[in-house]
Amino acid sequence: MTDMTEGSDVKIHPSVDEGVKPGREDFQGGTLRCKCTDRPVEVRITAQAAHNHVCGCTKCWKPDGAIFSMVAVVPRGAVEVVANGDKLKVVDPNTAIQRYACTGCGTHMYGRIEDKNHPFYGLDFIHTELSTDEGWAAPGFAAFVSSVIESGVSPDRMDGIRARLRDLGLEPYDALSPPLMDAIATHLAKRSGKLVA
Ligand SMILES: N[C@@H](CCC(=O)N[C@@H](CS)C(=O)NCC(=O)O)C(=O)O
Ligand SMILES: [Zn+2]
Ligand SMILES: [Zn+2]
Repeated sequence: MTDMTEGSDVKIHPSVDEGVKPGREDFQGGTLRCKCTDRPVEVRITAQAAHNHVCGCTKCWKPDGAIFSMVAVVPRGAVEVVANGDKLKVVDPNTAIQRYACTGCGTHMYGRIEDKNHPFYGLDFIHTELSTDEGWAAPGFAAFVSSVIESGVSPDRMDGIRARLRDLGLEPYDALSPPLMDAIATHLAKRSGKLVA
């Protein structure tokens, strides 16, 4: 039998573990800051975030102890490194999303897609929890949930993790959400000519 105590004992990510806080309609962005006490990297975002979600994949940056990342997108034109950008380095140049991390503390500050044919080209990936500004769009679903096993989470815990995600209103998917998967497939079908562009 599962009771409420057991459910909320499952830790997902510090930004959602106490409940998902709604964003503000009129919010226009804020500044992301890495964890360094000396010369922190700062990235100014001049837009509200879209498609915020928690991600269980092994590539996305997670705060200490969290099994999920929380990640959203903004137009790449809305992202500007405003302090200590010399500390940034791409984590893995072979991934579609080039994740710029601070070499001091390891925090990923933004992820960028350089392939113009990629369905998400033009969007940068950010972690809004790195900002103290209030009003960022709330996460709306959970992506790549099964992938947490690849980080060492026991498969026995998956029922509890999916139940907790549902309690939080973060519907779990093992890839992206259906609307985003449809958007990717549409982009690919238009490129291949199966659908009229
Ligand atoms: N099971 C893999 C999934 C990795 C994956 O495909 N991540 C998604 C969600 S962030 C993605 O779009 N990755 C593209 C990239 O990392 O460039 C893992 O956990 O490493
Ligand atoms: Zn840092
Ligand atoms: Zn991810």
